[in-house]
Amino acid sequence: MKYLNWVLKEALRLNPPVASNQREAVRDTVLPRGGGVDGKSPIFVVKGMSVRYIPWIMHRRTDLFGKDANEFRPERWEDLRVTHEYLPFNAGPRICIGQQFALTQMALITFRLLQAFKTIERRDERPPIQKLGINLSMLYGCQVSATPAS
Ligand code: HEM
Repeated sequence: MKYLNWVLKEALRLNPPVASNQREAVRDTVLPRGGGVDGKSPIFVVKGMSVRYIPWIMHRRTDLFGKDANEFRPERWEDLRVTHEYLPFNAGPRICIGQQFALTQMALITFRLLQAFKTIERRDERPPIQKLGINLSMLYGCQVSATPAS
């Protein structure tokens, strides 16, 4: 169960279904970092301005997730502690209210697939290209063949 949870977290890190998001400032405010040549200075955000952030990119930052940030490595979650650098369900007052339900469903479905099939293999010669918009999808879908366990 521990490893399955790591797999789900890692899948949501590299494939965040809400890949891009944005917020509009309801008052003048200052973001503590992100400005200046080195990105370490504060940024002034005037009331009404939209700020877009892209979890797909944030989740692949080597300074936050290590040199192997682009690799699928569930074991990284053994000692990885994250806050706002990991946002598959967003954060703050409008955080996804279905987060725990979604994670439970994902765990159950993965578990049942592993029970029901002895192999699940990719069946597409084309490269697995991600289509990045507000939501993330696979450009050519996800074609697999599955062999029943018995
Ligand atoms: C892997 C599955 C899911 C992901 C990645 C996900 C992601 C998100 C994200 C990123 C937001 C914030 C949107 C924003 O404010 O910009 C959100 C909001 C929300 N999600 Fe999910 N979600 C998932 C599953 C679910 C499920 C299963 C439910 C309901 C059963 C659900 C219900 C909601 C609701 C009602 C909100 C709006 C919350 C609010 O604005 O106060 N989500 N979700």
